[in-house]
Parts: sequence; C-alpha cells; structure tokens
Amino acid sequence: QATCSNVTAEKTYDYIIVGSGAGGIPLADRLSEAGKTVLLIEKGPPSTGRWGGTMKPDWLNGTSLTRFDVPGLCNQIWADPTGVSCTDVDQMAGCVLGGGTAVNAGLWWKPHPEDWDVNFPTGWQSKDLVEATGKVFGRIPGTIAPSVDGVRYLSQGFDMLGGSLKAAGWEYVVANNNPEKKNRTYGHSTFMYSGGERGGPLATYLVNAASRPSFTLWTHTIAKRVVRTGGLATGVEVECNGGGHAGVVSVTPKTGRVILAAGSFGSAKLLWRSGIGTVDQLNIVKNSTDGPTMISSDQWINLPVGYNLNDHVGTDIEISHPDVVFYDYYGAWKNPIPEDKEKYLSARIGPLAQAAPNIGPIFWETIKGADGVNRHFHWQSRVEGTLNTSMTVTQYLGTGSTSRGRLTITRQLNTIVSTPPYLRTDNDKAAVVQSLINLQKVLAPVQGLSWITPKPNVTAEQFIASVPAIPARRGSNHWTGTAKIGTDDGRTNGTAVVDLNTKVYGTENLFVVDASIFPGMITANPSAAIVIVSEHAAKKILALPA
Ligand SMILES: Cc1cc2nc3c(=O)[nH]c(=O)nc-3n(C[C@H](O)[C@H](O)[C@H](O)COP(=O)(O)OP(=O)(O)OC[C@H]3O[C@@H](n4cnc5c(N)ncnc54)[C@H](O)[C@@H]3O)c2cc1C
Repeated sequence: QATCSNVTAEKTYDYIIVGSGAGGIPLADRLSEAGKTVLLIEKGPPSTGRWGGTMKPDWLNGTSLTRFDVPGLCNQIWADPTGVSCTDVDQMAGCVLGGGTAVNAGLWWKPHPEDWDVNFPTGWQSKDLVEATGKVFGRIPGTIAPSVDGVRYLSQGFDMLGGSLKAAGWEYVVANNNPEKKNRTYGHSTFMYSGGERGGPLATYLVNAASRPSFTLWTHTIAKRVVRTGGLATGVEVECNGGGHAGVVSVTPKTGRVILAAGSFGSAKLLWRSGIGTVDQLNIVKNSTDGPTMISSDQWINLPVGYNLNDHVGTDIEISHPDVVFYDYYGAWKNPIPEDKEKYLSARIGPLAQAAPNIGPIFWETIKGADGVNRHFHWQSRVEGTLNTSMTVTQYLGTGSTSRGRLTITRQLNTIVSTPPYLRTDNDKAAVVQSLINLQKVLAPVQGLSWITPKPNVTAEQFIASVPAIPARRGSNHWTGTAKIGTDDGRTNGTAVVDLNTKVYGTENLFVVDASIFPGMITANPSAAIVIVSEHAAKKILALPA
C-alpha cells in the first residue's frame, strides 16, 4: 500500500477511532455492530498474515504466517524492532495493526476484583464489569496449553520452580478460573493464543468488524490531531505513513464522535497536538512544526494529560538449577530446529507454539503495607539468563502501588517518560523488598538452586536499592494512566482527563478508550483488562444521547 490517497470530503463517519490496539479493536467491532459507520485509523502496517502482514523470517516464506503469528517468535521485537516499534516514543511499543496485541507475549489474565475496586471509579467496579469480562473471555478464552496437542513442552523450569513453591505451601491454581486467588498461589501462564497462533483481538473482534460494510480500516495513516471548534470535534487530520490517507476526515455532522485509542503514549500525544493538556506541554507543541496549524490558545482545554503515568515496577532476579533446560527462541528466527519447525508448520505443535522465551510459572503474593494498602505481586518466570540453566524471574508490583510518574512531549513531537513511575514511595519500596525476602525463603531449601542475581551475600534491601528506578531497569511495557478516568474534573484542579463515560472533560464528543484511562496499575499484564475496559466503554458511549 505505497500510494497515498487524499481524503474525500463527502464521506463522513459516525465514529472515527484512532489506534488499533487492545482498546481500539473491540470498539470498532461493538460500534459497527450497533449499526454505526466506523473508521479505524492505524499508523502502522498490517501485522498478522490474516491482515496482509508480510514481515517474516525465511522459513515462513510460502506460508500465510508472519513473525506476529508464531508465538515462539514474539521476542524478536527485542532483537529487531525495525518497522514494528513506535519511533516517536522513548519506550518499546508496537506501532503496527493490533498495537501491543500484535507484538506482545500473549499473556492473558482475567483481572482480580481489586484491580477494579481499588483503582477505578463508580460504574467501573468489579460488579459493573462482570458482563464485559464475560464477553471478552467468551470470545478469547485463552489457554494454558498453547501447543494444539495440549502438551506443554520444555516444562523443566516450571516443574522446578512450581515444585519449590508447592513445597513451601503455595497453592497451584488455574488462574483465570480463580482470578481472585492471588496470594501465595502459582500456575501456568494463560495466553490469548488460539490454534497455535497469536489469536486475540486481531483474530476475533477485528474479523467481526471487518465483515460489516459499515466498517473501514485505514492502515499506514497517522492521525495528527483532532480538528475541533471549542469542545466539538469535527474530524481528524491525517497524514500518510508509507501509503495510507492524507487530509481531514470528518465525523457525521451533529452526531459523530472521535475516540482516541492510540495507547498511553499515542493518545496523550494526540490530546496535546489537539490543544488539550497543561499549558507547559501545549506551548511545546505550539513551538514545534505543529505551530502554524495548532488550535489557538484561547481554545486550549487545560487538563492534566501525561500525569498519573504508571507501569508495573519490574525487578529481575536470576536463579539457576541443573534441571532447567534453555531453548534458543532467538536462534529460531534464522535457524529453527528442523524437527520443531516441521511440527509447528504441519500441526501447530511443539516449542514454537509456545511464547518465547518459555514463560512460566507465574506466581502471586499480596502484601499489606504499613499504610494499610494491599499490594499485589505478580512474578513472571522465563527460561533465559546468563547460563543454560538460568531462569529470570521478574517481580511486578501492580495493584496497590502508590508511585506515579509523568509523560511529556518534546519539540520534535516525541513522547518521553520524564518522571519514571517506579518506587517513589517508601511503602512501595518496603513491599518490593518484603516480597523478595519471601521468595528467598521459599527457595532457600531447594537442592541445587543457586542465586545469580542478587548474589547470596547481598540482602534484599541492598539489592532493591541498587537497581535504578528507570525504565531501562524497571520497565515492564505496561504503560497506563496518562488520561485518567474519574469524577474529579482536571480543569478544576482534579486529576481526571476523562469522565465516567470516557469523554474528555470540556468536550462534547471526544473520547479516550485505552490503557491511558487506567487510574492505577492492575495485578497482571494488562491487555485483557484493556479489552474489558473497551467493551464496557463501548456500551457506555452507545448509551449516551446523540
Ligand atoms: C513488547 C511488549 C510485550 C507485552 N507483553 C504483554 C503480554 O504478554 N500480555 C499483556 O497483557 N500485555 C503485554 N504488553 C502490554 C500490552 O500489549 C499493552 O498494554 C496494550 O496493547 C495497550 O493497549 P492500548 O490499546 O492502550 O495501546 P496499543 O495496543 O499500544 O495500541 C495503540 C495503537 O495506536 C496506534 N497509534 C498510535 N498513535 C497513532 C496515531 N497518531 N495515529 C494512528 N495510529 C496511532 C499504534 O500504532 C497502536 O497500534 C506488552 C507490551 C509490549 C510492548
């Protein structure tokens, strides 16, 4: 799709959605299902084979599969992100059709009730989200055995670590059958994979949307800004990105709506470029190449966009044990083991049907802080590290964390994490230390196990203090929070950017529906929760009077 088409003025849409990630795709389906005309705008190229994606290693030539389809190739994004990752962000994010749901490792979790009840406002509590959760997991149930023969390959790491947790009294759970059991429990990871391929929103919601004539998808098209008169959005200015569309595309006069679902970085950036945010950030945009077309300052809407930035606080530890067997998923890009390649291509079975780099077990603990707050820990193991017998286990601090950071924009119109959101409160730090001490106790009796990081002579306190609280060392790629949902209107000293219907304060028909609206971090990897939020938001938006 190398040609760039000019937008035709006559064609308008009831809904223009910007961004085809976890937030955008479900909306496209639900709004078109309701009989609305919907345009979904994605800046990147197609990803999975179903949508015409072409990026693949040689061994997939002649198949319909791309690098995005094969679970065992998901970590290639770290080896070669060219043409896949966003270039206007100082963190890793997927800028292809599907956004994060095209590039991620597919971990797929039914949220703990406290994820909603602790973090979200009225109308967004766990009881309110039962229906949306049912719809999401009805459509994308997830699996703990992604290889279609039901066999879990290379389970030595799981067996060693899971066995150690079991011996210490932790309970095995099938996590999505018991989402509330997140204290001293462990289990296999759940993945959104289906039929040995990526699956998820791209293989379900988007397929449904695309079957309707009322739905239009533009890839290779960058939304530059929302065109608005006061609080009324009339359309979106778009630019070609190696193909795609250019010009101003309009919403249906009087009733049309614009929904930003460009992710925690992309939606914040679009708000700023549309004159919505704090004055310091809007002045940066004003002084950039956007200056001449930016909405005049008397129409700026002052909202705390970019504040409340959040991510799981990640802390990596590394252990080794003689039973653990490394599988070279990175090597499988160029030279997959012939037998495994054959098994995958012919029947979608074997190690390549599993997420690289052999993820699991996942285990959970809840720790109450001196401030009375329950902090949820999600530990995610993978078989890789400095030795062939290593496992790296990342401790994520989620629900209950009280630290927040800030996203800002540069004159080159790149978004940057200017205040990292990690370990900014003493109670967060204390809980992270305690959770590590608890794991050290669990693993102390395990025969043959050695600690690589932290070294045995380093205390948990010393270790946690020694790891810088910066994205390069603590980052989890689970960015949320830059356009918080809430009742406290940010125009009048509140913290919220969108109201309980996800509508941007001070506007009549502009919405944000993606990870940006999350007020606080949740327990586990967030994509399923974002899809649930999108389902719930679709219902609320459709219920609004025209
Ligand atoms: C490497 C990696 C691994 C991850 N692993 C997991 C995992 O295993 N499980 C899990 O649950 N979560 C995982 N995550 C996180 C998860 O994928 C994200 O939290 C989620 O996708 C965010 O959803 P979103 O809708 O907010 O944004 P995104 O999914 O990022 O979607 C935003 C979309 O908007 C597009 N866009 C942005 N700006 C514009 C613009 N101006 N014009 C047009 N389009 C635009 C982007 O290209 C993108 O497609 C991972 C993330 C990464 C980066």
